[in-house]
Amino acid sequence: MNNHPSIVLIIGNSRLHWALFIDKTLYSTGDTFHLPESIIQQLAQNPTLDNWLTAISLPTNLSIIPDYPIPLILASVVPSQTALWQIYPHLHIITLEDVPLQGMYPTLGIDRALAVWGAGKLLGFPTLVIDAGTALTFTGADDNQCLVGGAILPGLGLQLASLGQKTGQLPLLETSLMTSLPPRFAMNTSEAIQSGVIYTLLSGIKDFIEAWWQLFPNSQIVMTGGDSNLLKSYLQQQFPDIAERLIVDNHLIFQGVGNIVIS
Ligand SMILES: Nc1ncnc2c1ncn2[C@@H]1O[C@H](COP(=O)(O)OP(=O)(O)O)[C@@H](O)[C@H]1O
Ligand SMILES: CC(C)(COP(=O)(O)O)[C@@H](O)C(=O)NCCC(=O)O
Ligand SMILES: [K+]
Repeated sequence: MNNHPSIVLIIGNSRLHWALFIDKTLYSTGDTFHLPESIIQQLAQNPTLDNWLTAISLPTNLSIIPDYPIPLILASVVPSQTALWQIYPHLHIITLEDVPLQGMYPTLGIDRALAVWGAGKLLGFPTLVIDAGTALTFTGADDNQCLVGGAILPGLGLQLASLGQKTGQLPLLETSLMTSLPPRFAMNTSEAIQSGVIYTLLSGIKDFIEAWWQLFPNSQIVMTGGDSNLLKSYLQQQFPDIAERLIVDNHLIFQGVGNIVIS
């Protein structure tokens, strides 16, 4: 094969994560919100690269845009969203069976399996992935490329949203407005929420990392997901020794896909 494009779509609970592959090479990436059904129908009826690039605004400077139907490779942790794409004519849905990781349990999220596989292939096993998305997940694999397990908790945005939405007096804070660490003992509501959420999250992340290093002292640790840059910068301020050994890679899951599915 040469110069054959495919679109990869990872459906998360907040956003869609896109990649354009040319053969096995990751060519460009982007994120969008969940798309309206009308756009999905248009793409299904006219699945050319030109249409794809317009619909999801992926950057390219390809000299030749092929006009044949483009395969869509999809991995999703949102079944209602997966259902919308079933009408696409050249669809490959990635399942756990496509991931060569050993010892997976049947309900493991495909995003976690792909990310930890991608991390191991890119940086070596053992490896621990911290995915700071809607949920924040830890997913580890050992030297035998076998799942060790992990943990799931509400992510930064979800913690803030739950306080904003499930209380009578607390404002809904946006992560996009956060930059530096808040005062630990805060004297206003916004900073008090930030302090509570951020310092407990950072301590929790540190504790999981240290527990992982007790098991696998030389393991790489990779952080990915929408809040990874923000959390890395907070960790640099709060726990610089830990942050120094932490790699941020926002394309981890695509590394996993490129490695196993695209032939
Ligand atoms: N441009 C953006 N739009 C929306 N969320 C963003 C953006 N940039 C960073 N985020 C953060 O990304 C988090 C969601 O992470 P993401 O990896 O997109 O989730 P998922 O994979 O679960 O859909 C949110 O908590 C939010 O704080
Ligand atoms: C934990 C998750 C909700 C994370 O999803 P995300 O935050 O990336 O949208 C997803 O990986 C999932 O639904 N997992 C299934 C349960 C499990 O992994 O054990
Ligand atoms: K994710």
